[in-house]
Amino acid sequence: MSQPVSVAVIGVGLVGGAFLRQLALPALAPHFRLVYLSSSTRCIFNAAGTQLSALASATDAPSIDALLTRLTPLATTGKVVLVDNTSAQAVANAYPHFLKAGVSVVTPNKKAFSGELGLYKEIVQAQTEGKSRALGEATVGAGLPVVQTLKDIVATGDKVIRIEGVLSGTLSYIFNTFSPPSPSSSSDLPSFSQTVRVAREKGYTEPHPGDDLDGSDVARKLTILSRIVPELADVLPQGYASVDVQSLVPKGLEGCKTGDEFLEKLVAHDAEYAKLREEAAKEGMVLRYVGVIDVERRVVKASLEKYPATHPFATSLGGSDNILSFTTQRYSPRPLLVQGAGAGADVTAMGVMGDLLKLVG
Ligand SMILES: NC(=O)C1=CN([C@@H]2O[C@H](COP(=O)(O)OP(=O)(O)OC[C@H]3O[C@@H](n4cnc5c(N)ncnc54)[C@H](OP(=O)(O)O)[C@@H]3O)[C@@H](O)[C@H]2O)C=CC1
Ligand SMILES: N[C@@H](CC=O)C(=O)O
Ligand code: NA
Repeated sequence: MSQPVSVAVIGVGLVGGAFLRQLALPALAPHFRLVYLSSSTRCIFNAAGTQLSALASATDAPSIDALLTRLTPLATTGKVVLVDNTSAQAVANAYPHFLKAGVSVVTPNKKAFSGELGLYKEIVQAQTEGKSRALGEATVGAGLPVVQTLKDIVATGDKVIRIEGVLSGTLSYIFNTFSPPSPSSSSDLPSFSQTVRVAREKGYTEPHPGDDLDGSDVARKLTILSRIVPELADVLPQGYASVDVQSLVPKGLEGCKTGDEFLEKLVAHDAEYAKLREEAAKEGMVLRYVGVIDVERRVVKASLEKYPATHPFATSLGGSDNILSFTTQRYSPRPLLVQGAGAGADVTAMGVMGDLLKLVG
């Protein structure tokens, strides 16, 4: 067997914890050496190997610069991968430095690939300069094969015409539950705030659920996909902030600092959402939050739409399912479809682990 790959893990929350459990599986563990672990407050480094139980008693404060200094010499003698399981912009901003030092990056964190075009281009450039790669399959559709599928479509000379679908596990769960195609009675249906609360408990939401409800998480995913399509490479200079997006956050709740405060205040707006649901139901429709990338029109947008209760977005989605439809020159008129759970710790960790496995060997 070749030398184990050194793995540095930042973020040991929901996804990070599930990732570490997969890394410890007997079939996988021999290929890797865990050399670094960090939460937002503490970290531990040991080039000979460490484990999660050691982090609780660690006393060092995390520092990206110190980590870069420690990983750089390891990358001159073997493979080193940084696994960023945070949603921190500060960690994302450092990817180019790690990549230039020969350290590959694997992440479910959307920030680096969906922000300012400058950072994205630096990341692309840094990979071509060294032996390192940056992979983010879990940034769109969690463990579903979305990012690699689109890269393969492009790399094999096909032309993308349109990508559309339900790209948020949280918003999928919320509307599949809140606005089902055939409710037994409207009095059995849950309130909007209660549905959001359960989505958070199930581990589908971003650390702050407002980032799902304001559409920015979907906008980030649309940006990540758009940048893979050559015709749209520069269409979103400010990244997700350039996407035409409909926010579902009620006025007055935009500034909530914590997820808890957000959920408490959301209750006061339940009647507004119930009205939207009723109006749709009267027309035989359901509510679904969808994203669209129209390549020819150079349109990238995300919005809450009404669909007939018989439409596949109404009947075939359950739980946190994402569905993505790729219409291309080859896959036309019948599109290539990818569907399945699009959020949750275990399926997201699978996307991260799958990327890490691409770097072994
Ligand atoms: N949940 C899901 O279904 C999916 C999540 N993702 C992405 O996965 C990532 C992680 O999500 P999730 O696990 O749910 O989030 P959590 O909030 O559960 O975990 C985040 C972890 O990151 C740590 N952290 C935060 N900021 C820093 C920092 N600056 N330096 C070091 N560590 C930091 C936190 O430390 P501490 O414990 O000290 O707060 C915590 O360990 C996010 O980018 C999210 O968008 C992607 C696809 C699906
Ligand atoms: N909060 C996100 C998690 C995955 O990216 C979602 O709900 O889709
Ligand atoms: Na994916």
